Amino acid sequence: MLELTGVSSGYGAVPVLHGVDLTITAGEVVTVLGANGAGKTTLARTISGLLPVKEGSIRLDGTDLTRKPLHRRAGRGVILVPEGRRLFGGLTVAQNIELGRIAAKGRQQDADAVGHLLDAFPKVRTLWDRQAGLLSGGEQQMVALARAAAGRPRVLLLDEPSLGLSPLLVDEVFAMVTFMARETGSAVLLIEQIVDGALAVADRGVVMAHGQIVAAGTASELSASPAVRQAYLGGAGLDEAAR
Ligand SMILES: Nc1ncnc2c1ncn2[C@@H]1O[C@H](COP(=O)(O)OP(=O)(O)OP(=O)(O)O)[C@@H](O)[C@H]1O
Repeated sequence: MLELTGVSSGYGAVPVLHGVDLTITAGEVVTVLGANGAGKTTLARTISGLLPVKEGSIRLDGTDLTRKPLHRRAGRGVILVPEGRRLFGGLTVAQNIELGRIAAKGRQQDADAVGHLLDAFPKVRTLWDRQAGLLSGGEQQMVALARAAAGRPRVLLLDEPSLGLSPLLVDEVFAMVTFMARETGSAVLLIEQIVDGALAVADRGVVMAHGQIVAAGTASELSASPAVRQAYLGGAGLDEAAR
C-alpha cells in the first residue's frame, strides 16, 4: 500500500502541495481530478521522487520512501509515466520495452511474463520493430505505457495518459489501466482531464485545488456529486469539464 501523510512539496521556495493525505492499495485505481494548476502533476512528481518532500512522509508497504531518491523508489516499483512521451527515440519499440523490463530489477519478470502482459496492448504489438522516435504521438504514448507496465510497477503514476490520443486509443489506455490494477495488482494513480473516463475505471477519486485534496470519495460518489462539479470541475457537467 502507498501511504502519503501530510505531504508538502514545491519548486524551490515556491510551495505547491500542502499537507496531502492519500492512500492507494494494491490493485486499486485512484483518479486525481482538478483544474489546471491544482497540483496534480506536482503530486505525481513528489511521489516518484522527482521533487523532494518538504514535510510529511511517503511509505510503501510500511517502508519509508520519504528521503529515498528517484532511482531507489523506481527500484522498489514506483514508476511515473509523465505527461508527454519519454522514449528512447533511436531504439525500437521492442528495445524500449526490454529496457522497461530490465528496470524491474528485484521484481524482474521473464520475457514470457512480458509477452503475456503485452496481450493487453494490442496496438504496441503491431509496432514492435519500428523505431520509437518515428512513431506518431499517440503510438509513442502507448509504448511509454507498455514500457512502464513491463517494469512491473507496484505503484503506477500516470499523468494524463490519454492526452492527444484518438478515442480508440483512449479506450485502450483505460483498458490498460484496469488491467494493470486487476491483473498485476499495481496501485494506480491516474491523473486525467477526461473526467468521465477516469471515474469509469477508478475505484476512488480525489479532487485537488490549490495543492490540497478538497474532495474525496468513491468514483460513483464523485460522479454524482453536484457540489464537486460545481466547485472543482469548472461548474459544468462532467462531460463539459472533460473538454
Ligand atoms: N517547474 C516549476 N517551477 C515553479 N512552479 C511550478 C513548476 N511546475 C509547476 N509549477 C506550479 O505549481 C502549481 C501546480 O502545477 P501542476 O503542474 O502540479 O498542476 P496540475 O494540476 O498538474 O495542472 P495541469 O492540469 O495544467 O497539468 C502551478 O501553480 C504551477 O505554476
